[in-house]
Amino acid sequence: MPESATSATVLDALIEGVRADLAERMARASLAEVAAAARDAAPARPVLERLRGPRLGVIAEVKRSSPSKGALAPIADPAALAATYADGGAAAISVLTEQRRFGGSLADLDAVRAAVDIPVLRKDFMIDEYQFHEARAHGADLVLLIVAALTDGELRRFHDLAGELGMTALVEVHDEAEIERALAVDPQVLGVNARNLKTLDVDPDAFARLVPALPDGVVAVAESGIGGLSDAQRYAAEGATAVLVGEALVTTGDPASAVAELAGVPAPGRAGGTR
Ligand SMILES: O=P(O)(O)OC[C@@H](O)[C@@H](O)c1c[nH]c2ccccc12
Repeated sequence: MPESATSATVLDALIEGVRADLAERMARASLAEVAAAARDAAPARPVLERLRGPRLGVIAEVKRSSPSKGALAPIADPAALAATYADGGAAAISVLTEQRRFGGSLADLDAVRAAVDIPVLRKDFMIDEYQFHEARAHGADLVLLIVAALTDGELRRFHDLAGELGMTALVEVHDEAEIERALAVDPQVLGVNARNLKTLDVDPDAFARLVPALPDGVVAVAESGIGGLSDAQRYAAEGATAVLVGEALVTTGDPASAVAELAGVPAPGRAGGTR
């Protein structure tokens, strides 16, 4: 929008790569073929009841690398890592499928979905209808909608499409203006990313600042930069229903225990919220 129209951001560069990779996949399989595969896929798993509860929902991420940190972990067997997360009590698994900067793939999504029975998030930069059918065809139960990467019209259209395909949308915001735009689609799951995807700067206070603007009953997810128990406890106290954690889990030697520790944090919910 105005900002990206005048100077290219990190997010713009990421999306350019995503578009190029998408064009290659589109040349291999038509939208009609991918949509048919989505219709044939096993139904999406319910998400909301997994994330809500008296304790913090942990969305544990399979993440090999990132633009901000570079290589994090090789993760030769994403299915085994996901199963370990599930054993630790994860509420859901996030699989980064972006290839160029995050080292992920749709094959990772397939492998993880087959290895666990909790819901799986396709974490990518979703910018085209094709990717939603593709996500469902590869088993995604949840998809990410990054408000900063979408126009209001796209956000509406993609949020509807995710729902039509039986998937839940995690609508991601970073600031007040984005929350306003997100609320227009009446999201059930709202993520506050502490990281600004345009600059990659992390603002650990973003969640606390935005919490008062979140509607009652929404599943509020705190995302990025959660290093361990004390960060998770702080977000829970501020009103988070769930946390999304990547780096801290892929770099620890004992991911099951790390998930279990976070999943044990009481989540009283937002003050005045109706959970
Ligand atoms: O590795 P971290 O700091 O725990 O962050 C995980 C997750 O929040 C992060 O991967 C993320 C949040 N939103 C995104 C959008 C695109 C790519 C990645 C992300």
